[in-house]
Amino acid sequence: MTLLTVEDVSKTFTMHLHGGSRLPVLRGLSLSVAPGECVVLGGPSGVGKSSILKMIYGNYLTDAGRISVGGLDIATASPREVLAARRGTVGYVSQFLRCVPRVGALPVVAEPLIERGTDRGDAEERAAALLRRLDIPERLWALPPATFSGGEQQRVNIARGLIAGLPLLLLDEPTASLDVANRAIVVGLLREQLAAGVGMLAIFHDPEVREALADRVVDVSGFAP
Ligand SMILES: Nc1ncnc2c1ncn2[C@@H]1O[C@H](COP(=O)(O)OP(=O)(O)OP(=O)(O)O)[C@@H](O)[C@H]1O
Repeated sequence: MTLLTVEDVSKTFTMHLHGGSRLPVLRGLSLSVAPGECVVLGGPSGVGKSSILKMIYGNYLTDAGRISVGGLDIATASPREVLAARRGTVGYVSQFLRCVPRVGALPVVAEPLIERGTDRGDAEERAAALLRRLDIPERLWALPPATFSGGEQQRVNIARGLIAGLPLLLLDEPTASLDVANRAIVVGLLREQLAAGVGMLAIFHDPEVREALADRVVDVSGFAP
């Protein structure tokens, strides 16, 4: 069984503010991710790695092809179906944390669980356990993450991405701002998720993180137009 199947996907950006000029980025992209598998997207800067994650998460449209996430074709799904896939199947840890201003780190991390119907007390307990595991000092938990250091924000973002226990995770450089100790914590956490059957499609520039987690690397330059 595959969790994620990308078949023959193409993407061209059209710059409406620049006379409609067109920037072809990907052609004929195909890949798949099975449960418990970590597939890493490789290739030089600008080749389209982040754009692939954004298409799978439904943030960017695709021009052609199919993207099956747990059986749903994201490329043709309605916005409502995309939101349902995000609630039940696919999580996304972007490079930078974007969240509601003035909400503390603990409720920010607990929110995805509360949205899925978990009661606030239980959700905040799970959030606390994750924040502790990720070494975010307890004195920060009530504070909004906007003022946190880059590495602290990144760990809050990871906690928020992992808390719901979704079967498929899209990871865009989740360890880029972390020191060695925190990187090791995150790698340990992701390994546990893989062992529990979570599938991952990831961008890891750090060769040690790749070595520790990747089952396969897909070179995206093979799909340049
Ligand atoms: N929303 C957008 N509008 C226009 N062009 C875009 C958009 N998003 C990405 N691009 C362009 O698509 C190309 C691929 O970008 P993308 O961020 O996917 O590359 P990447 O492989 O992830 O790069 P990096 O490793 O530097 O993060 C780039 O040339 C970028 O300028």
